[in-house]
Amino acid sequence: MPADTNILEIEALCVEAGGKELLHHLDLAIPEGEVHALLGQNGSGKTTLMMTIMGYSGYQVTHGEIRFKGQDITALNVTQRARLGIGIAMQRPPTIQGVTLSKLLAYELEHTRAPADMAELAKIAEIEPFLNRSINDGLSGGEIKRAELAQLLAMSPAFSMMDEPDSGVDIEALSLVGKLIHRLFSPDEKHPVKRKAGLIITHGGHVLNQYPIDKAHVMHDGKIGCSGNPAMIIEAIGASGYEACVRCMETR
Ligand SMILES: Nc1ncnc2c1ncn2[C@@H]1O[C@H](COP(=O)(O)OP(=O)(O)OP(=O)(O)O)[C@@H](O)[C@H]1O
Repeated sequence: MPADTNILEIEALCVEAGGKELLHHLDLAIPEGEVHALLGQNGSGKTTLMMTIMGYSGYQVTHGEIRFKGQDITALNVTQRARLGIGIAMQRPPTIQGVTLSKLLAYELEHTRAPADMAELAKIAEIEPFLNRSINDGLSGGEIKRAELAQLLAMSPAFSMMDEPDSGVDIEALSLVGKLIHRLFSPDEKHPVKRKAGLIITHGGHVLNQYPIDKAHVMHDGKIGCSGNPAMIIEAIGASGYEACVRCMETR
């Protein structure tokens, strides 16, 4: 694959859930080795887009195509997409009673041949205290973020998505989240040539202070209305909220 090939390409994507169209002819391209941010008002469709890329069954693609490394994956299920190298850290992952985090991480490490071991992973993600508890059972918001990132690190996917890794995280824990994100996207034995690619949903943009994001996209009403320099977009939103963004998108 040439160096500047897109790892992810989405074309004219329409998605329905609960009998309602939530994404409307959405286009997005993320080149190999780039990490992009997804911004937008509550309810603009960010999580819907991420869950659809991952292939969750509650989101029905009615039009358009999702391509990963040049392959049309629109009809593939979550497991097939995960095997191709797509991973996600969810905003509100479910509690799974009876399965411990250590058991899940051990399974992932064994099956993905990620360049990490359990003890090291537990130490760097600071998840030792809840390794032997059921997944997400009674974890605080910040602990859930660390557990989710540890799972992504254990899978070491070529393309990682994160839904608000910086929300509800205190200032000190933010720098830990930043460290884990750095490690996640760094080249490693499995992906030795260049850093890995990804997509991160963020509201406050804190993650931008932790990691050099290549490009930001602003979603509005189920579409990407604006894409560009992350710092400039965050500054514009900080100065005048999404109102100016929405006006700009709607007049184009
Ligand atoms: N299964 C569903 N059935 C009906 N509507 C849904 C369903 N899932 C999501 N929606 C609606 O789709 C819209 C987009 O939701 P989504 O969670 O993608 O937004 P978001 O941009 O991630 O929001 P937030 O920033 O608040 O997390 C919302 O209005 C939501 O209520």
